[in-house]
Amino acid sequence: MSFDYDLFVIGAGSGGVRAARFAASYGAKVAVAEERYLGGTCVNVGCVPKKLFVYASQFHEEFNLAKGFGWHLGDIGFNWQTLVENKNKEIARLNGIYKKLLTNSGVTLCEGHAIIVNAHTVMVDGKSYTAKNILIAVGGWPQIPDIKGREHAITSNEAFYLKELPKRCTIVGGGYIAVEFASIFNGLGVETTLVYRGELFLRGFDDDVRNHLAEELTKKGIKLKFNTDIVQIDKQSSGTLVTTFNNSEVDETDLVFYATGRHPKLDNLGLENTKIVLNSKGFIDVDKYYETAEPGVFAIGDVVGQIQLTPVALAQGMAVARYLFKPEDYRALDLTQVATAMFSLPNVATVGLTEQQAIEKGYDVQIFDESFRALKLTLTDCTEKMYMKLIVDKTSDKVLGCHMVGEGAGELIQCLAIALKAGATKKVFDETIGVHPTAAEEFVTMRTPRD
Ligand SMILES: Cc1cc2nc3c(=O)[nH]c(=O)nc-3n(C[C@H](O)[C@H](O)[C@H](O)COP(=O)(O)OP(=O)(O)OC[C@H]3O[C@@H](n4cnc5c(N)ncnc54)[C@H](O)[C@@H]3O)c2cc1C
Ligand SMILES: NC(=O)c1ccc[n+]([C@@H]2O[C@H](COP(=O)([O-])OP(=O)(O)OC[C@H]3O[C@@H](n4cnc5c(N)ncnc54)[C@H](O)[C@@H]3O)[C@@H](O)[C@H]2O)c1
Repeated sequence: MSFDYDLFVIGAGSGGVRAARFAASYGAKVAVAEERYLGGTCVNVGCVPKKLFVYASQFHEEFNLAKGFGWHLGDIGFNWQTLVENKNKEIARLNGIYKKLLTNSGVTLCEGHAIIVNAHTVMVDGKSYTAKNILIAVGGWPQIPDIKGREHAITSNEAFYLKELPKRCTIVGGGYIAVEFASIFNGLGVETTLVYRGELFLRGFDDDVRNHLAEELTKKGIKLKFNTDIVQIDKQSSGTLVTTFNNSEVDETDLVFYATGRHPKLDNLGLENTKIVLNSKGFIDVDKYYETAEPGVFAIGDVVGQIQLTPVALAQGMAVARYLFKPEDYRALDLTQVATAMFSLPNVATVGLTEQQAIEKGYDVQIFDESFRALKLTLTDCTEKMYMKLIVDKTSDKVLGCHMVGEGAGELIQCLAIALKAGATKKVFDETIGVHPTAAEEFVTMRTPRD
């Protein structure tokens, strides 16, 4: 049977573009459908604009620190509209680059919403295309819980395009987006409250890291309200928002921002025309080759809900392209020891197991940790402390996990991830000569385990 394409990819985000380009480079005939924006979440309303906003929010603190080093600053001011306009220009430039990347690799771009008609047919805006294989890379979409007044709240999608910076902001959630945006808004001078329904935010991160970050964010003026949830939002005639909490407390704010997770974007995708099954969390179920229950239909990225990070979607995209079109180069993906960073101020970065996970897995753990004031702060009145922690298996001496809270943690963790992937022991860390004076050298100079 002949088909229009060897591979039809739905979604030109991180995973979809990578899979399409790799497949085309292996000689496959490839098409990609995209309904909204080239580059997907990461480029348009995720990693990239978020990091630009993080940079913007850091300057305020840097200006204050500069005084200790003899700098006198004149009037400082911040213009939100300039930041958003410049960010939009950069995103438009990246959209253009993504288009070129696809077309230069020989991939056909179909702009519009794709619906799967059957295991070998996709319809985009009324036009049908046949394909030997289909790859679903449609990503996710933010969700707001079903509370009264939810229509007055925004999500990260809208946060990148706010017309004005609010004076006060209440962020709901205890994950990456909530914590990153709390830092962004706080850094830009917004009175920021973070509301989280659990005991302590960042579930799944190391407990010492969670506690350390909570202390540092509080020192920076972010109001943390744990064990709290909003039950109702009322908009006042003045435009302000009144939030009622589950403990009956009431607060007033200018913006309510929900960062309560993302669900897979499956609406009107035509999954009912296939044998595809969803797992208990609503993500597409795939086997180890990312093939769904419908033979020839694959799924990668946020829509399979394994680890919702861009580099993971990229790696999955490459794995599928190799599996289908260059099997001799195929190697199974190893999603253990994936490093991750949260670009809060200060950053949190982590690779490997937390102390709690290592204990649960039955390791006899040794903990090395240190909390200290960075050299950069010694001429200033900033009391921020860095935190570094190593989890070591006493029996094999292998380093099981590295965790850090502090400036540059997001940059530093990548190299520690290589060490862990290579199976480094604590002895290897100890025998590595430090780089002085840096904060990073602490990772190779922690000698005495915690009691
Ligand atoms: C605010 C925020 C910050 C983030 N920061 C980071 C970070 O710092 N580091 C990191 O690693 N990850 C970060 N992430 C996560 C990262 O963006 C995602 O993991 C990644 O984009 C997932 O890639 P994907 O290919 O699965 O989907 P996406 O990038 O979401 O791409 C899916 C594409 O499919 C299109 N689409 C959907 N349905 C259809 C259809 N039926 N027809 C046609 N097209 C369709 C969408 O329009 C979209 O362009 C962040 C996410 C958010 C929301
Ligand atoms: N720096 C990064 O790498 C980065 C940054 C942003 C996002 N991301 C990715 O995007 C994903 C989505 O981010 P996110 O922060 O939206 O999700 P998340 O899953 O990290 O956090 C969601 C938070 O919302 C809470 N929550 C869920 N339902 C709720 C409800 N009904 N009421 C109150 N709270 C509720 C959860 O307890 C959790 O704390 C992340 O899991 C991450 O993989 C990564």
